[in-house]
Amino acid sequence: MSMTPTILEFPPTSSSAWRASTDSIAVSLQDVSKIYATASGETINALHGISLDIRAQEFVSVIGASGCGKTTLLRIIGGLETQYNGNLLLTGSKRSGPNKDIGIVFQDANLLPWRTVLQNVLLPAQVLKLDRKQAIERAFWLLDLVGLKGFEKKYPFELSGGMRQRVAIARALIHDPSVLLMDEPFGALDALTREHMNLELLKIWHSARKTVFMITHSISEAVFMSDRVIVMSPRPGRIIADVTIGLQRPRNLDLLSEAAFGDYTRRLRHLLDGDEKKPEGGAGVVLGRVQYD
Ligand SMILES: Nc1ncnc2c1ncn2[C@@H]1O[C@H](COP(=O)(O)OP(=O)(O)OP(=O)(O)O)[C@@H](O)[C@H]1O
Repeated sequence: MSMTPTILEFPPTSSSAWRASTDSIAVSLQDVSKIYATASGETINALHGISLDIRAQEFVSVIGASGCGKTTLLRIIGGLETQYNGNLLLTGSKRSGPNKDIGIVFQDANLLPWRTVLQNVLLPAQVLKLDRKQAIERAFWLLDLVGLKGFEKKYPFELSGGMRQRVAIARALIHDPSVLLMDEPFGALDALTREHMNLELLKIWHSARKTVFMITHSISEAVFMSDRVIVMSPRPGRIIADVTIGLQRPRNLDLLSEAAFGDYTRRLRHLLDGDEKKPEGGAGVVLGRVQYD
């Protein structure tokens, strides 16, 4: 089987005002592989030969079967996993270990129950010893941005799941990182709240101008949110496709019923299922230029 990922490029249709990504590379993974050694002496080949460039301010999602190494990849980018082969470059410099220029949101908001919303958001600023007055100002701005103005003094138990996750997003952005990593951030939410959070996150992404790398199990969420969707093979995780999503921005929920949206989700599902066929008679049959290996 070819190791080169399928590249699908579609004509860019984004309006210039919403074209967030720049030409500079924010995150570069070069031939990254990861083998876990378990306590029983068994080895687990989690990732193999991952090479990926993410442009500054780009929104990139990754999809793949359970256990294919998505979280491992995110942990490597986030500096939480330092034992791996290959290179990680963040804004051009080789990195290993925790990085202040990254914010991470996990599936569970993990708020400290004894701290208020404001105090939770301020936690990384305290750990990083940032100027308190500026951090408080920024926390208020972020809580406004995530739609939680007026909730500063509430405690986590007084919030819904979606609100708690919005606090987690504000907390991840308090130190103004340029890269936001999200591991199934809305996986625990009901479908309606999830759609709402998708819209909120797009607004936040646009206002805060971050590079976003998001893991999701939802193909439609990946298409709706992203500039590109990375498709991974089952373990050991490899990149099998890198699909540019050329849908107009700004995006709203009407997009979900558009034909082009359905075409993307169908194609990604086929790639995940491994039944993407090479078109007979050359490339370019669906939605513009399509290049197959
Ligand atoms: N600390 C660890 N020690 C040993 N094996 C691990 C460790 N962490 C992950 N693995 C294994 O590595 C593989 C990839 O795990 P990972 O969590 O990255 O996958 P994933 O794609 O994020 O899965 P999911 O979609 O279910 O969250 C899995 O087989 C998992 O069991």
